[in-house]
Amino acid sequence: MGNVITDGEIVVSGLTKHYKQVKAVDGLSFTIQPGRVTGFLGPNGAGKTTTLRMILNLVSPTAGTATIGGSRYADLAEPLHAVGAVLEASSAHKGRTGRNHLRVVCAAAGLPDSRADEALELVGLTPAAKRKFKGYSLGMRQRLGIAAAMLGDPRVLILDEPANGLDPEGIRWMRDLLQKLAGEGRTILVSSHLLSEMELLADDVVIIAAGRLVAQGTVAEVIGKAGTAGTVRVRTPHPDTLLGALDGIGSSHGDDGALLLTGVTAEQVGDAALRAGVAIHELVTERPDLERVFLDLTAGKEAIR
Ligand SMILES: Nc1ncnc2c1ncn2[C@@H]1O[C@H](COP(=O)(O)OP(=O)(O)OP(=O)(O)O)[C@@H](O)[C@H]1O
Repeated sequence: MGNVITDGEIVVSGLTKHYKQVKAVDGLSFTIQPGRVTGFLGPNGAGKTTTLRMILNLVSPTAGTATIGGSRYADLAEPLHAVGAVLEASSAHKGRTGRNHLRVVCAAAGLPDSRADEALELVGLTPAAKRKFKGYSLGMRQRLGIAAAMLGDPRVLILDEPANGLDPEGIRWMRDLLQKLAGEGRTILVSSHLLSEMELLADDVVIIAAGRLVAQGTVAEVIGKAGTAGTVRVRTPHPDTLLGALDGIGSSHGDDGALLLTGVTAEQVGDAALRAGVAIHELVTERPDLERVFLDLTAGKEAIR
């Protein structure tokens, strides 16, 4: 008897995959919560796809385990209802319509035909249901892939690089869909090396580099923990006087001549300016974005392999 999952928590514990030449994944542990969109981030070759394939029992680990709702994928009683996944850009028979493609998948999986139309509706492809796959744009192909993954109404949805090739409107659409599915209590795990997109799409992030965990938490936590201090941007007609009043503070000049200060808060800069009698024309704290944090975190970790 297989196990029916009652919640969709994904637990990865000590997961390891060594190939002859490379430790693709190396003692990786993290937990993915239901009801949230989690971004799985890492530079090219970090081991994201290998990890997702191990979670889905498509690659066998050298060591460690991955479970979904407490069970290994291989032990799930109803894997189609437990987990939906899109690992590569979706492909279908070129001459087949989107709807027929989904119906073929339904038939193979023992699902009713009606699921095909429901899944098309979910991803906004109803108007293109009767068009042939060869005429689908990349964005429509991504949508069809997600529709196929959702046919079994799974608790967990795993998408490898789903935002690849989407335009800004497509990414907004993807965000809305993933947030909706997470709002229904599903677990959504989305890999990417495109961090600016993940900052839009994800509630939580797991960052890996060279097969190892680098950071995990909410987007805000990861930015905070990274210790990438914010930069204070200030413009004044008397920069030297201000710097003199801010003894020992790191500074550089921005493109437009503004001072960029690190290791100091905007309040401290304002107070120092008042004490020194220096006029301030602009004073802004620039929050580091996920992209910056990611580059700092993964730097020097053999990021590109
Ligand atoms: N079947 C395999 N045999 C040997 N090496 C492999 C195999 N699969 C992956 N690798 C290597 O393992 C490392 C991790 O690859 P993986 O595809 O998991 O990374 P990734 O983070 O998904 O990268 P990308 O964003 O480029 O897809 C890479 O160095 C890759 O070359």
